[in-house]
Amino acid sequence: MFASGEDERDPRLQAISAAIRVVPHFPKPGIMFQDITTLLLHPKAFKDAVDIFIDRYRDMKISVVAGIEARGFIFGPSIALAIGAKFVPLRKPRKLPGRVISEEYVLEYGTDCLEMDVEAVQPGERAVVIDDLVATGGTLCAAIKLLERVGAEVVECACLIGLPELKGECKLNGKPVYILVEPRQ
Ligand SMILES: O=P(O)(O)OC[C@H]1O[C@H](OP(=O)(O)OP(=O)(O)O)[C@H](O)[C@@H]1O
Ligand SMILES: Nc1ncnc2[nH]cnc12
Repeated sequence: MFASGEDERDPRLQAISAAIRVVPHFPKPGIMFQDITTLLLHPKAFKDAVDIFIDRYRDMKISVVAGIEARGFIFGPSIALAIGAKFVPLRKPRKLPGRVISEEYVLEYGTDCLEMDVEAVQPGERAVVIDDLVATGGTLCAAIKLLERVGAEVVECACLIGLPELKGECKLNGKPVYILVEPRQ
């Protein structure tokens, strides 16, 4: 679901959207790259984005905020600290030193993989997955599977940007995806 659908008048969303740079043909021809690094240069818009997520999740009994490497690491820890949850990094292969579980997922070309420390999350914990952007949803699906394999309940996924590839479905593996803004062209 889109945050903008809940309150069209929320002026914070417009400023957040405006602060995200769109870079045509990066990293390859035809891709309109949504660059959240420019949002980070605007402390008010950056904080507003984090605050919207904090307000949404603070009373949902969430004990795990799982952030997806790399850009989920930018937003996840602040949200986790504010709501009193732990932050669990979901990393690309061979980065975590402990015992891990892995989930492969399909990209436009080839595959990639996410890993999670098996001891980071306990059965029954309530989790939110954070990333900057959802396109095909493959990355978020892998994250949901990792958390469910250790017995966590994934309450929702949250992203700043949702690409039209989602086709308005806004659900992944039956889980809702909360999205702040649509991409600018
Ligand atoms: O919905 P999907 O089609 O799975 O795509 C979304 C993912 O793509 C981007 O990460 P990327 O794989 O480029 O990795 P990076 O953040 O490490 O550059 C983005 O940050 C998401 O994690
Ligand atoms: N258009 C896009 N911009 C930024 N990150 C992405 N990941 C997948 N598609 C993307």
